[in-house]
Amino acid sequence: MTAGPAHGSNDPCCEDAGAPAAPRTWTVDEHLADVLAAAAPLPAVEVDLLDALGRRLTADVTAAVDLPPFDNSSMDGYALRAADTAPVALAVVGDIAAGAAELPEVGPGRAARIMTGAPVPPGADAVAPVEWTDGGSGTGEAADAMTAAVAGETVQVLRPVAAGAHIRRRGSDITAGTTVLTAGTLLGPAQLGLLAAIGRATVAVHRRPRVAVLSTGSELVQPGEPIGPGRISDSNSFALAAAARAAGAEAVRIGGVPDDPAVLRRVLQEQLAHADLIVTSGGVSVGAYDVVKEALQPLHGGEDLGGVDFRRLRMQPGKPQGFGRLGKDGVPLLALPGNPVSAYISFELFVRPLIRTMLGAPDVHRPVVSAVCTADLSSPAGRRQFLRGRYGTDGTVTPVGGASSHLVGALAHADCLIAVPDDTTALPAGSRVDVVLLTD
Ligand SMILES: Nc1nc2c(c(=O)[nH]1)N[C@H]1C(S)=C(S)[C@@H](COP(=O)(O)OP(=O)(O)OC[C@H]3O[C@@H](n4cnc5c(N)ncnc54)[C@H](O)[C@@H]3O)O[C@H]1N2
Ligand code: MOO
Repeated sequence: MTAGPAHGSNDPCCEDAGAPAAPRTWTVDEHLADVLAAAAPLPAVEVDLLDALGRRLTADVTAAVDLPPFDNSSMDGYALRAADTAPVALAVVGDIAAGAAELPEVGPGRAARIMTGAPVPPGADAVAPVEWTDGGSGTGEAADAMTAAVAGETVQVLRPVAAGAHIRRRGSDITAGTTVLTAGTLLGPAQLGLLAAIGRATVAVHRRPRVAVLSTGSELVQPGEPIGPGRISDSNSFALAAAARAAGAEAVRIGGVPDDPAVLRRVLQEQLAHADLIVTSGGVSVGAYDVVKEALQPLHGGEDLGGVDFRRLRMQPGKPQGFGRLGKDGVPLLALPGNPVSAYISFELFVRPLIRTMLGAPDVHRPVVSAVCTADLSSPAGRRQFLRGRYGTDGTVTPVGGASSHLVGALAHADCLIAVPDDTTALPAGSRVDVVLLTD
């Protein structure tokens, strides 16, 4: 993708088409604040450890056991009394594998073969690695590995061994009763390993939000179906459901709800039974068949689902937006514009932070970095523009494609958004810009 000379706003679809009076508009930040005011972390659910990957603890976790749970050897070798070494020949009184429950007593002048992780037997206070011994070969030469056990063998210990050497003490890692992970901790592989190590089979994390993603529009066909005249493939429901899952939610995709308010209201009623969040795309502008707007305004029959506020935001793309709470439980609904880039950017800016709030994440927003833009930019006055870009490791950012909100090809090659401030209309190449990084 090439950047082109001047990236920016001259997309007719995004211009105000001569609105008679100036209706109220909202900034990105005002809208985001209203959306987030509707969000709280979801309650705890106890899940199997692997299902907790990438989720956050709802409560502190306390270890019920010591780790290690018993004194054990860190080497394959011989458990012995440090006072007996060395060089010395010791009588081998037994063989202790990891997992052994019955342990031989190691008296003076004696040793027991011991494997890494096996319990240190009574009487022993140190372990000589096999390489420090002749391994019971009788040659008096240092062994390089353990050989098969020989009953009644003698082992030659070739060098002194300090008391405590090669013994991992009970509780030296974790002591029973201590808090090992605190509420809010993000569970990655190491944390899940720790939970397993202390014997936890399940753990309490925030329930994943169940997000219903609906695309509206009688022009939509599902991918794989023939695309007839005037029809287009439904891409939003896939991009938005995927984005919801990537954010940590469970997403149900309902593709291609027709421009019929009664049908949409029925679908919404069904989804309200189990959704924590509903996201629609399309049907929020000022056209004759803007079905989301129609269905969610109380005048259009059926039971009133609840209040949705349709707004114009001072941003591009993503100007028309709806937000409200539906049903008796006040399930949040975000009605995103239909243009695919508008829908996706709206998801990133408003829906993703809401999902992450429900997941108990402290960092609900994408990281924003400062970068030097490699191209001239233009932007509409009074609207924050989000151009698609590629962020370079050298601290630069390069626009990808133009500003129009139908450019899904360019979107798929972008890894960031270039945020042009509300009141900036032109920026020469070399200017510093804020860049929202989209990569997980
Ligand atoms: N007279 C005006 N017209 C428009 C204005 C305006 O202010 N005055 N705003 C424009 C802006 S900005 C946007 S954004 C769109 C938003 O319109 P809707 O949310 O009602 O979306 P639709 O009309 O349903 O669709 C717009 C566009 O996107 C395509 N689309 C819709 N859904 C999907 C989907 N699931 N997958 C792929 N593509 C989809 C649809 O076919 C249209 O091309 O309104 C402008 N108009
Ligand atoms: O600018 Mo529209 O807002 O294409 O999303």
